[in-house]
Amino acid sequence: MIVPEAAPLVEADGLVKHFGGGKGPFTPHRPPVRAVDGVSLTIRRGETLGLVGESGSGKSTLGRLILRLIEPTSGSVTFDGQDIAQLTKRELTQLRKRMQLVFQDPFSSFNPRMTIAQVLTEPMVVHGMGDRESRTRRAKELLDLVGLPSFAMERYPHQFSGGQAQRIGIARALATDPDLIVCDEAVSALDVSVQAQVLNLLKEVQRELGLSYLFIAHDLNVVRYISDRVCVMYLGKLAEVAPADDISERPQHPYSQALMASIPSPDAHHQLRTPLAGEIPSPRRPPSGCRFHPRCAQSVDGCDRDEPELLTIGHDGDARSVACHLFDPTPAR
Ligand SMILES: Nc1ncnc2c1ncn2[C@@H]1O[C@H](COP(=O)(O)OP(=O)(O)OP(=O)(O)O)[C@@H](O)[C@H]1O
Repeated sequence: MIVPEAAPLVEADGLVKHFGGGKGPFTPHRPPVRAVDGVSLTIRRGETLGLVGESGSGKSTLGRLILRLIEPTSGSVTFDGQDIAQLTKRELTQLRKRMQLVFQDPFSSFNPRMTIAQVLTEPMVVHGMGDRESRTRRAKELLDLVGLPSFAMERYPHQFSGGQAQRIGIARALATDPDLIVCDEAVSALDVSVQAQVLNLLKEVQRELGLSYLFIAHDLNVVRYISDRVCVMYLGKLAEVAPADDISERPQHPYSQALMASIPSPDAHHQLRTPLAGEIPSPRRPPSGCRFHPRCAQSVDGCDRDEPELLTIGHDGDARSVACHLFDPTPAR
């Protein structure tokens, strides 16, 4: 669905989020958790931007910063041309309607005592949309859009399977007619066959409504399937940003290569690369220089000293950005 020249919907610039740190009355000084440590990215209209990385790399924190569910330590987010930190409370409420979140576990985000009709109409009530009759009509349309029958309206969340519940979660996110949905590990808890159905549903909904997704997952296989472009995140920073096909076929950053090599594949070419070894270090004390260097099979002298910049080659739909000293930004002939 990528439209290379499509206008940006979201622009994050130099986002930083540090948690805690400092010295308490009874505790020695502790460095903060550098969950997100200088991330800039663009989500275009109608595109799916994937965000992949191991657990603890800062993906959910970045998603929450973009939705302004948490305040950044520094940096900014622009949504449809508006700096979201500058909005009044009223403007922010208006904006909330346009950006929604789909969680990993839909059950935990539903009130078990609400019928599905109430679950779906609640966001419309909160945002003052329509009257009772039109909200009920829209809830039925949303159920139809996500492939569930209208008799589901009178049932309760526990009467549905995990896949059906996630369809309801998607319908609820669509209730306010958003421009952006952040899907945070939205299919991770589902069986592989159900995962595929929910991913295809997300794609269909996007085709129909033209909305953008920030699709967060630790599973690169899932991310490359649904995304137009993929951001690979490691310890609070972006290691690589590239079109989804390039990430799977020609990953440039050693971390992206290791993630790809960790996916079982019939393609011998992928198996030649070294899969990921060791554990992700603590974001309280990230390694010096390139944060990936202690685990990198290709690290050279200097990788532990200088922090690599995210260098970009190409433009629009072809653009690829890589933060690695080994990356040659000269365009291939
Ligand atoms: N509210 C918080 N207070 C302190 N540390 C936090 C907080 N939220 C997240 N962190 C820490 O920030 C780091 C990044 O967490 P985050 O959840 O963003 O990573 P993630 O890539 O989404 O991983 P996962 O897939 O496990 O959720 C982790 O070390 C986490 O423990």
